[in-house]
Amino acid sequence: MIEAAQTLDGWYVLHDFRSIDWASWKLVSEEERQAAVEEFIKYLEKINEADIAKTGSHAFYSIVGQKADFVLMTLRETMEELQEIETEFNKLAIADFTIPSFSYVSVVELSNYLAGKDSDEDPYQNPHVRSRLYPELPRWNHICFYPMDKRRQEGANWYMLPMDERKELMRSHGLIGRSYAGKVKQIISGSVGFDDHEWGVTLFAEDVLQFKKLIYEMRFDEVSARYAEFGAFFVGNILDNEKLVKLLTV
Ligand code: VOV
Repeated sequence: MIEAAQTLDGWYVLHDFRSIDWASWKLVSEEERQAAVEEFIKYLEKINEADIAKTGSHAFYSIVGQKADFVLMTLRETMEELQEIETEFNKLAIADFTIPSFSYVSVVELSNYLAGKDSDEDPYQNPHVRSRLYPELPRWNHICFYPMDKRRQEGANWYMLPMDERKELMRSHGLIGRSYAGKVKQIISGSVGFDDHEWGVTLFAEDVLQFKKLIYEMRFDEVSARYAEFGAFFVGNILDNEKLVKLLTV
């Protein structure tokens, strides 16, 4: 039997993409708009309390193009907390002027392809592993998100490859990735059984062009060239309170 990769699983992740219903937002009175924005900012400040307490993390970005206007990515210890965050948003006044455009549910995942030799140490106690499973999301200028699968077709079935071959292929993937250290930070979250694709790929960069360079380079690497399939791509710019107010000013 083909050996499955072992995974370490960290915080649960919700990517919640919303579009603004500009036509109805423009009809709202100035005071009502201001109150809705203030309430939205308070909600975001509450979300940030988990970042401060290190019981979760979040990223808030505008999205360029027509697929959405913004994304709130939240990481929490439980799936229940993610749902609370989603429901709480839906109860805000601003939610009446947004349209859900896409969402993605997953869990931060590390596989054992490049893990060192087996040891008795509990990986969940290893500080380096913990920093990757329970990451503090960077406040970098740009985000890029897309879901992906590994192919299961004749002649290119990732799930029929022996473990050793997959390890070798992942080694090359890891080497390309590492050459972007400091330029692109990746969060890979597994979504088998949770959502429509197998992984969510979330990338952060200060220079947006680094996404294109990294993803293009990986297209030529066998793991991606032969075995990867991709869903929709989203790219965006960081939002802080000031930028959010500007975005919602009409
Ligand atoms: C930004 C750089 C970067 C770096 C350093 C990096 C490294 C690594 C390592 C070392 C490992 C394996 C161990 C682990 O950590 O799990 C992975 C794992 C994975 N990756 Fe990766 N990846 C990067 C970046 C990176 C990108 C840009 C993509 C999208 C692919 C593309 O073509 O668009 C990707 C995908 C994945 C996936 C889907 C997995 C899980 C595969 C599985 O079958 O389980 N990844 N990745």
